[in-house]
Amino acid sequence: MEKIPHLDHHHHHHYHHREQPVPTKRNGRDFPSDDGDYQSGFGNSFESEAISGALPRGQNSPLLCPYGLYAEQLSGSSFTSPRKLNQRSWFYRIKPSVTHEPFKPRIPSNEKLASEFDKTNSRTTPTQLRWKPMEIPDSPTDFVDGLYTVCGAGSSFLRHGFAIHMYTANKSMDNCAFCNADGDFLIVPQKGRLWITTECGKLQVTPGEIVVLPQGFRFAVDLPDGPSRGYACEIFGTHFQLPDLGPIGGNGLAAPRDFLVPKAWFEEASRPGYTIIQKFGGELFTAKQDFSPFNVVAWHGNYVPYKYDLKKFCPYNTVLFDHSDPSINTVLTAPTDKPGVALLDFVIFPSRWVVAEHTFRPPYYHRNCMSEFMGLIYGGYEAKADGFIPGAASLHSCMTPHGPDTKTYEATIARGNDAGPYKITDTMAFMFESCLIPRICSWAVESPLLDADYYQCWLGLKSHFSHEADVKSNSV
Ligand SMILES: O=C(O)Cc1cc(O)ccc1O
Ligand SMILES: [Fe+2]
Repeated sequence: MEKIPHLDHHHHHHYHHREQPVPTKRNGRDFPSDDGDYQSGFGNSFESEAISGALPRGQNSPLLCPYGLYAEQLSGSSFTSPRKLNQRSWFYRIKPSVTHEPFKPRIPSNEKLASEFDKTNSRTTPTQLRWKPMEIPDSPTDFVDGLYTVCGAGSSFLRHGFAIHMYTANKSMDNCAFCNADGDFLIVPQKGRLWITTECGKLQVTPGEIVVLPQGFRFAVDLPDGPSRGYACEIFGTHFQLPDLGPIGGNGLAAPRDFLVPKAWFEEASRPGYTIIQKFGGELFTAKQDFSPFNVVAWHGNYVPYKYDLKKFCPYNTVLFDHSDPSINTVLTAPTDKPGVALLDFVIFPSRWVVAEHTFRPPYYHRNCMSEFMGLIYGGYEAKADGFIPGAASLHSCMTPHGPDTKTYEATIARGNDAGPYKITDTMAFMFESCLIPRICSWAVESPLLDADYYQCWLGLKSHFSHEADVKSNSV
């Protein structure tokens, strides 16, 4: 009879610090600090083992797994999804996830979370909205307590829709893990690093990077820098893809190899009173267990958490005249069933050269059938001279007029036709754009952070109209 090997030796993982090492020791957990500490690629079939030989070869469910591990599958798509959309991973873990006490409503709950949007929890308005950055609280607040929904559409129950959240927090999650049963999170930290432990391993996410935590993954967020703030969008019923590149060709925008996926990491020690916090239908539930959910010794599959450094994005844009539609800067897109119509596009406005001739270079004045939520990670935004600072947010819903503020317009015209090429530097704005029309959570409409004077930034735009043909035009 085959002998079952046992967990009889300790696991030591050595990370290689090529440049200056960052402090990565905390609670005995060391976090990866450079790209080589991850696997790379988008949509790959990945595999990783923290102890060699822990991953079964040739099959997923051996009668007895190596080292006495349990096999467990996490399905991120229906079993029968077509191959190109089919996502699942296999975990080989010390105890299966099911080994816990019953889920109970969490007390206190988080009343500011929503996964369905209707008249009971949200309002609708076509007006332009802008929120000042939320202050980071003084009272101890972890990532789960500090998460609040700003707006959204559709329903997690019906597997179609999205929610936009923000978070402010100042302390690491303690003896608990979060699991979002409703959808995939795309998190955009604006202040403070996130040390995220997942069932696949650990990720260090710095402002300027993003992280995607797909539906169902258990994860814990540590805040090594303390005060932290950021944005998160959540999508129901689909996953992010890389956009097609069309005539751009085989390269450009976000490159698959720049997406980084963790390597297997596990903890074995018993953890009395450990809590799983499950977000289910926008409500929080907790279940107790006596071990860490980060007990996956080896895994393989294509359903994975990943991070991406926005500075690696290779922008394509106008090289002669006119302003491109912002879709040219799409990092990731979550599709609907309609071709080219996104449930959620994640678009960025990175540092870039601006060279267009005889062109109004900032974003054009616009009304859009899609709805646009924007945030700013650092620097300034091309269309807003004032008021839109890092940590702020704006929402221009379906067909709501928007565009450069008066100061930006006047400065652009004053600069005239001879501006020449210049570089917009040290900036990273982004947009979550959806074909669904968001409702705004009641608290966000009533919030003192809502900038009641936002509309005034456009009121100074005055008529330059004259019946004399072409007085000021500098078009060709
Ligand atoms: O500022 C915005 O509203 C986003 C945006 C940017 C851009 O370059 C063109 C169109 C657009 O909606
Ligand atoms: Fe727009």
